[in-house]
Amino acid sequence: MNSAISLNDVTAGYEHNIVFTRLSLEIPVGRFAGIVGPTGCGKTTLLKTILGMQPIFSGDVLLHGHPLDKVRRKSIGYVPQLGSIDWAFPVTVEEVIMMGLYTGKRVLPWPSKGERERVQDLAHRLGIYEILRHHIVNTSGGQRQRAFLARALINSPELLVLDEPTSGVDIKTQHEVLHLLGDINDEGVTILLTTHDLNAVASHLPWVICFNNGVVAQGEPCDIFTNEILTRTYGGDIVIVRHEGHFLIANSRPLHVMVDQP
Ligand SMILES: Nc1ncnc2c1ncn2[C@@H]1O[C@H](COP(=O)(O)OP(=O)(O)OP(=O)(O)O)[C@@H](O)[C@H]1O
Repeated sequence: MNSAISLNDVTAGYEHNIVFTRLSLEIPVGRFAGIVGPTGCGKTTLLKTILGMQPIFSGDVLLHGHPLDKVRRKSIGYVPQLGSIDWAFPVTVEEVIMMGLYTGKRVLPWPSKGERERVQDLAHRLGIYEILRHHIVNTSGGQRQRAFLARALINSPELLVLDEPTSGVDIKTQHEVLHLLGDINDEGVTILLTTHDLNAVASHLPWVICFNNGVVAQGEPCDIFTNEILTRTYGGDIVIVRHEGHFLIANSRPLHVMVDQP
């Protein structure tokens, strides 16, 4: 198996907070996988560890068989959680996409004609061509996701890592983003994303990793979306309704809503 990502016995986290211990995980080249798990279980920390944005305490991480310091930065595209971005920064959609070019050594301090054309092609493909000159602050959540996706794709990466790429957008946009990612994966790009949405996102992915400070289980959604595995991942009792190959996953605990009595 050719691995796009290999974690071998990795212990990582923060100074006073080890998030996972002796984690081993292989993501083969060409896989389209989603990581699911409760808030604070370490999904973002795992992505940052894979990308070398997070120091590791022990173990090693290899991308396409190479240690992180030997990996060509342009071979990896990363879309961070958009909630962590300062939208007041005065940039246009086009400038956001071009920022993807400024990794590693550059011969020119400005984009070449070919790079500009590539920005325009990507913007066409992602449906944001008409808003290339708009200030990013004046765009919708779905348009921002696409702008950052274009930024991550500008160097034609072999590996695309996305932190919650479908959060904060409506279900139609979620579906469109997933569809786009499916097309990009069909072109040979390995994709690893995180999501909180089991029903509209994770259940449509070819491969899902249930995570809670470590890998609880992984596989195709139809195999791993079981009451037992989801309860081990999330705690509490989970109900799964299956109908003609579709899932509906819910928490079985009744929701107590406080209603003011007249
Ligand atoms: N900079 C930091 N310093 C110390 N601890 C941190 C830091 N960032 C995150 N943590 C802690 O590390 C743990 C894992 O956080 P992480 O953000 O990886 O979880 P997550 O699964 O991505 O959560 P969410 O689904 O809410 O985005 C949490 O306990 C969190 O409080």
